[in-house]
Amino acid sequence: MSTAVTALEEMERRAARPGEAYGADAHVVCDGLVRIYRTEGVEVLALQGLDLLVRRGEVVAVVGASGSGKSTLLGILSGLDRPTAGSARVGGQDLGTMTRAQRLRFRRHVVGFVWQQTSRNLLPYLTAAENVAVPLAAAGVRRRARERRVAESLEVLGVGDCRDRRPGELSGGQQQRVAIAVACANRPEVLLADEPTGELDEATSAEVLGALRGVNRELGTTVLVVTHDEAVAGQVERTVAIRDGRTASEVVRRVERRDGQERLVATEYAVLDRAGRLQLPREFTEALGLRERVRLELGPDHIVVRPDERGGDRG
Ligand SMILES: Nc1ncnc2c1ncn2[C@@H]1O[C@H](COP(=O)(O)OP(=O)(O)OP(=O)(O)O)[C@@H](O)[C@H]1O
Repeated sequence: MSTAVTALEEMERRAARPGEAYGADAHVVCDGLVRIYRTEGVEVLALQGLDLLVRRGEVVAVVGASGSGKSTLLGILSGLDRPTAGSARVGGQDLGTMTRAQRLRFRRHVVGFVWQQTSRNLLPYLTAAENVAVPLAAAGVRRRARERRVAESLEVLGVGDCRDRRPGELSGGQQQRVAIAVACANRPEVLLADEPTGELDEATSAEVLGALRGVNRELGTTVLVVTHDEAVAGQVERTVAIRDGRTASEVVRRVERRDGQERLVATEYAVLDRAGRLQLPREFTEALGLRERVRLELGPDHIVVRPDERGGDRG
């Protein structure tokens, strides 16, 4: 009896303790994010409880098959779309509960956006400098400060010499760099890029990725880039893979020094969500024919997952 009371007291004490919010110190937080599209009576579950934490100043690539929910995720994080359930926070601001005015301010000052189609990022009849000035004018930045900021932004992206040219007079890589300058004009905390190298060849993709890293380094901007491009994903510190609307795995790359030599080491992790769910890589489940249920054994410092030898027998 007394043991039961003690256990109950302990549970009550724990429940009363102010719990630290999930990812309290992260810059971008997705907590059980759900997005359901409803069109003509059909429901599409684009995000199915996605968890993601991005630290301030990180560059993270998001990869995944077509239809896995990558663009839906960016749509929510950019404030264009709202989650159906779960929560998304950027810089401490909750995207599910923002008022219209807060949303507008968020889109002007907190996030910057670069799309895949170069034509969607820039106004064709304005010069590069005029394009960068548009979001500054919308944010009420005065003319003098605006001119300074335009010059600075084009310089950071290495396209200062393109200032008086229109998009049609720029290469694909230059256009995307100007687009990044536009997205960063108001010095957002977070830069979101949806397939920014999708229309470019390999060398130009590397140039645009270099520009995104430059913005991260020089302006301290947190960068989240959705990509199909293996070369892009392979060059950032962390790659998050989405499968079926959920974060499935992560690859973390870091430089290790051994015997006086530096080498890049990539480690793959499966993501364990807060409910304890773990998505096993498809290659693993297929290799062992794992289906429906598996046997688990707890070791001192690991867990063993084995096929269920009894198969369909649920007795
Ligand atoms: N506006 C919409 N209405 C209905 N369904 C949608 C809408 N937008 C996306 N979807 C569906 O939601 C799912 C996720 O789409 P999403 O565009 O986020 O995937 P993605 O990973 O970005 O794909 P891709 O790499 O092809 O761009 C898909 O099944 C898609 O068909």
